[in-house]
Amino acid sequence: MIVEARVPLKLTLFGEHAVVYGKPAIAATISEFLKVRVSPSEKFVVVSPSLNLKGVKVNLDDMRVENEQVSRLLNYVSESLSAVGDVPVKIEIESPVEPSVGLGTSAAVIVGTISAYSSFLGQDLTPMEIARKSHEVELRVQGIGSRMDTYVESLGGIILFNGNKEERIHSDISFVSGYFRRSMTTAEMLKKVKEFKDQSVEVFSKIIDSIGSIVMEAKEYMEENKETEVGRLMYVNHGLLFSLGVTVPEIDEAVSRARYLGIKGAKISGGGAGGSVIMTSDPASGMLLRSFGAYLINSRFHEGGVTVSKRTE
Ligand SMILES: Nc1ncnc2c1ncn2[C@@H]1O[C@H](COP(=O)(O)OP(=O)(O)O)[C@@H](O)[C@H]1O
Ligand SMILES: C[C@@](O)(CCOP(=O)(O)O)CC(=O)O
Ligand SMILES: [Mg+2]
Repeated sequence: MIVEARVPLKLTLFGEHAVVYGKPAIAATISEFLKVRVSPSEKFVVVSPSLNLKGVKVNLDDMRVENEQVSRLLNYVSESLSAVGDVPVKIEIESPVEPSVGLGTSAAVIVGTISAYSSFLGQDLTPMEIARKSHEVELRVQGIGSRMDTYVESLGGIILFNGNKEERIHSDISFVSGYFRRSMTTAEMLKKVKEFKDQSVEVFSKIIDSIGSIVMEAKEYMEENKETEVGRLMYVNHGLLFSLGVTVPEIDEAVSRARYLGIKGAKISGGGAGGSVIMTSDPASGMLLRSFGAYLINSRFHEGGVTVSKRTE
């Protein structure tokens, strides 16, 4: 039997990083899917063509790869497997984007592995059970993080995370987004933001309080389809993320040019240090992103969360 989980990636519309410290955030699943296939195997084998190693250290006697990079890269997968069972299987991961691009690939690997492996073992987990288990795994691997990515990719749709509540939002506003290569992973960016907080608690609190207010205002505008107002708040949110030190010069320039060209809104999406940029739909949005070297993705909202299918070999 082969079990395949199909997980929608996500855009963070507002509130990344602040959500880690209890502030609200809005995330949405999009029409880009990471797939995780589980099949019978004598031992645990992971196949992930989109993962790449920077430099290798190989024991030529048995051609074993000997670097800690591999275990760190596969941590999300291995911790997901351990959270479900210990029956050896083959895991194949097929991603539409490179790893670590601010689109919730870390969460998708977790949600997909837990969904496919638990189903392979005959455990029928609900989307909320998958979300809870996945958040626990992402937190265990990263040491810090919110439930936003794992929950939105398990449950699907546009979701406002506010305290311990999740509220679905309906909006006809559409966005254009693309991703740039990153210099750091989200886990590393989370540690950087925590250092900022530890150094300037008061300033940090005022910044994330402002982001929290932006999110709640943006939620109303999203539901009223007031694109101009949503866009204005995107620029403000981006500016506050700049102040936290999570943006990079070329992306700040792209966002600033977007504003200059009259594009209603633009901001980074996700952990930062490069990664994804989201803009309100405008004929110039795609061209601007491409001119800065971004890889455009299908940002059309996708209503559903993770789905699982089974087939005999
Ligand atoms: N296709 C993949 N196969 C295996 N692991 C992956 C894959 N994509 C992402 N990952 C894991 O997730 C990590 C990236 O997490 P993160 O920086 O949070 O990216 P994102 O912002 O896309 O969620 C990678 O370093 C790797 O450990
Ligand atoms: C920065 C953060 O708010 C979102 C991270 O998104 P991503 O892993 O870069 O797709 C972290 C979190 O919410 O756990
Ligand atoms: Mg991530």
